[in-house]
Amino acid sequence: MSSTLERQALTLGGLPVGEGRPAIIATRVSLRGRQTHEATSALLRVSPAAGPDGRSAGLTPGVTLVEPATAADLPAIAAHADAVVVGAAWTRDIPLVRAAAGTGLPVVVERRPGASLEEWLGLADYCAVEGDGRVILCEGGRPDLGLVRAARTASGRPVLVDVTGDPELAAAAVAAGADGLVAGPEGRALAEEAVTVAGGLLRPESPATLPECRAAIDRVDAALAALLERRVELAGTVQRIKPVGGFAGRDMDRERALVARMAKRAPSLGEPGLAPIMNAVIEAGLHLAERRTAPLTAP
Ligand SMILES: O=C(O)C(=O)C[C@]1(C(=O)O)C=C[C@@H](O)C=C1
Repeated sequence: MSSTLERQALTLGGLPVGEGRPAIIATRVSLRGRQTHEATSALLRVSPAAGPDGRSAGLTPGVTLVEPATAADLPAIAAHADAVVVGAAWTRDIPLVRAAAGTGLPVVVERRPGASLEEWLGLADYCAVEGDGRVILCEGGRPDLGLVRAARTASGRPVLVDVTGDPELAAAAVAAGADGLVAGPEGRALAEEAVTVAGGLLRPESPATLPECRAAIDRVDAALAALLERRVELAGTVQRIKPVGGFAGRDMDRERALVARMAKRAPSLGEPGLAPIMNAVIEAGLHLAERRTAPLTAP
């Protein structure tokens, strides 16, 4: 098992993986099940319309991971993909694993269903030795998010979670510490939302530059906005339930108590800092509730 505990970040097609914000991987292409090598070439063909960077026209823009069917696919993958995938279905095909690791690309090592942490990390170490050391782990299928955490801690290698089969798991994967999500084109919007909102809420960041700081603030604000939206809806429901709702039924003891509770989670602001913020939030909710219940006036 790996004993490398230092965090190892790397880049996939220019996208940093393993530091800060979780990366979103657009596409995992599998060449398994294709009938002929010609089909493989067609998929990975560089068309005359491809950009100056020579990206393959057959692949979705963005970072692309490609799983070979056979060793014959590897030259085309090495030419056009951002990383080669050692697929969960054939992690015990050592000659193919070795050839994939030798392409010179970063290697994405998937966990065989049922494989132990030791087996998974052992295969990753093998790929690192057979390749140039750039190895990323990937948990997919019905992902075991506890194992994702354990793999990150024990190996120091970045860990992706493939949520293509269940994009609703994206937020849970971000919460579990995934360094990236493989989402597929259909799951991309959910993955972006998870990285922004769940990331803003649960993943502390240490940005160093002004743009990085602002991007991190944008994620925190996204989480705040989602919570404010939920809060005004709940406060609106309370106004309908209370015998006297709205500004007329204002309960200052309740407001002071909630500010005091919040101050335990926001000690830097404390009660003096939080009180005016929560007063504004509460009043915005009350105004909205009154607007929503106001009878329509004739034009
Ligand atoms: O808890 C209530 O009684 C509410 O009406 C909700 C709420 C709030 O938004 O949290 C709003 C007004 C009250 O003064 C106290 C709290």
